[in-house]
Amino acid sequence: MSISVIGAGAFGTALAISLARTGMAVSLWARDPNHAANMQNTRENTARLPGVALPDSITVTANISEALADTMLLAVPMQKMRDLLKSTPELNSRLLVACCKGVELETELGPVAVIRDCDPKATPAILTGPSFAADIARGLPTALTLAIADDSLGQSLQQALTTPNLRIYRTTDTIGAELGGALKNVIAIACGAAMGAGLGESARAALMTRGYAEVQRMAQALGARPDTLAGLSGFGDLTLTCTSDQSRNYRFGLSLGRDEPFDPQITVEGAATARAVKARAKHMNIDMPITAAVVGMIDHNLKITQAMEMLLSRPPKEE
Ligand SMILES: NC(=O)C1=CN([C@@H]2O[C@H](COP(=O)(O)OP(=O)(O)OC[C@H]3O[C@@H](n4cnc5c(N)ncnc54)[C@H](O)[C@@H]3O)[C@@H](O)[C@H]2O)C=CC1
Ligand SMILES: O=C(CO)COP(=O)(O)O
Repeated sequence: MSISVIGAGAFGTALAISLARTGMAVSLWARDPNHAANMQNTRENTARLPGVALPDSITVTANISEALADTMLLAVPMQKMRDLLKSTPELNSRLLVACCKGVELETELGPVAVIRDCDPKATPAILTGPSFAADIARGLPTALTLAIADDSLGQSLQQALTTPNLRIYRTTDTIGAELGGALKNVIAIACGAAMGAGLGESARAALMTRGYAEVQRMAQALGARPDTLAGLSGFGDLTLTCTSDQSRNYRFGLSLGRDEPFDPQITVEGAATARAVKARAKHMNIDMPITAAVVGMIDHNLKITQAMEMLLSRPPKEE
């Protein structure tokens, strides 16, 4: 099986490094020719993963025809995925593995559904779960979920992606995997805001737990399996992202809670996803008060203290 990586940001670079460690020759495609040339020459992604050397078996290129493989890992932000697929017809009809976490704003679809929508002949999959790019790149122990409908193809891909430090679990539940990974980012923003405003660890635990209840309500209504949501791609990634300031979503939340500016160039998937999920929840009549509060903070200048007051004053419920 030949595998290439599309998108030379933090995660794409980390995945290419991980694959190279299996002994595979890997192409890493960057759309910006200067970025590609710089990485190819310096053997480093100085912008996103400074200090981590690219193994010799990685070729970085901006020429898509040099990066084509049976299997393509798509490591671009969720809101750019459709643009990538539409502008790169060379990717058509392949095994396309989404390596992003989010829900598309315009369509309210997750990454697997967007691949299906753009390219009905592609075989879509998703690689997701708790992992920081820097940890994978440094070879620290990590476990991810690979979701793909065809389980025998899943077994081959699982083997190809596994390294001594990267353990891959497999599922056929693409809906659960893509929604768990997308929705946890929204909850991480809420947790960061609570911590940034000094509301305390107990408030964060409440937001994580009730946030997980929201994830389950939405994802199960869309056909996700509960065991997937309880696994790496759901509960696992929620835990990591809501508790680590390595997470950009959490840090974005911290800045909201502290009333500080945040660099708009940094990829924060949970912001657009919160808007998309709030809209979808409304269409489906699903109660998602924490997601609504995050949209309030991002779009309507709601303060986390006000959001918390609203959450606390809701009518009493059974758990
Ligand atoms: N950084 C991390 O620790 C992890 C990130 N992810 C996910 O990976 C996805 C990408 O995130 P990062 O790599 O961290 O972001 P990043 O901001 O470091 O890199 C994104 C890359 O996508 C490229 N890109 C943007 N639009 C494009 C287009 N239309 N065509 C081709 N390339 C395009 C950009 O040039 C950039 O190199 C996100 O969905 C994120 O949630 C998942 C796990 C870990
Ligand atoms: O998805 C991630 C961890 O699993 C990375 O989180 P951020 O996108 O918030 O940095």
